[in-house]
Amino acid sequence: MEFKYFDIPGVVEILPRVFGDVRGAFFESFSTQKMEAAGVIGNWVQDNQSRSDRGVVRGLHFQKPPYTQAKLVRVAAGRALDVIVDIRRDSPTYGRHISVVLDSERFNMLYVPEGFAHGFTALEDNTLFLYKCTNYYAPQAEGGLLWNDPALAIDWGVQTPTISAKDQILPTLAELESPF
Ligand SMILES: Cc1cn([C@H]2C[C@H](O)[C@@H](COP(=O)(O)OP(=O)(O)O[C@H]3O[C@H](C)C(=O)[C@H](O)[C@H]3O)O2)c(=O)[nH]c1=O
Repeated sequence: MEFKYFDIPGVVEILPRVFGDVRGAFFESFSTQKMEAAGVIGNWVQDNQSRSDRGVVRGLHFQKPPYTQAKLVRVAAGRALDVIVDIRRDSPTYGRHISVVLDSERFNMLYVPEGFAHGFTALEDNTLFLYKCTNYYAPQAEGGLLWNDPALAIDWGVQTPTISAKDQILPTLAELESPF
């Protein structure tokens, strides 16, 4: 298992060791011991899975305190462009984003700390997106950021995505009153 770090502290990409053979492939998708050794620490209480076809954008979402979630995200099938935005008000990288392609060949994962908005583009049909969360779903605490806010300068890899009505009216970074 390899770990890559970014110029935004706390964000970690995990590259598991994938064992391929004539039958297919095997990898350990989660190990508390190995993850905590790399700084991927959380009380994981809920697993989610979504399926999206190519061109779907979901996000940018977060949950407000006291229901803040850190996430550990990966794809089990397909490929996704995962995007996270630092919305911690006192962070020197406030408003900066990191984007990482998650695929079902390397089975790479991304650890999204608390204080980030999260979203992704499905780059292939039948992209199965799996993620662990450190807090339960709390719809009353849902928050979001407009995916195509020019101030974020995010290249989602798609111009006219399939996106929920709810996500199309999320606030811009300038309008956001970040709770972090
Ligand atoms: C997130 C969630 C949703 N739901 C229900 C609520 C809706 O009836 C339905 C679809 O929810 P939503 O449209 O919010 O799903 P996504 O747009 O994929 O939301 C997720 O997308 C981005 C990428 C994220 O990082 C978040 O984890 C999450 O917000 O599932 C639940 O029952 N439990 C949950 O934890």
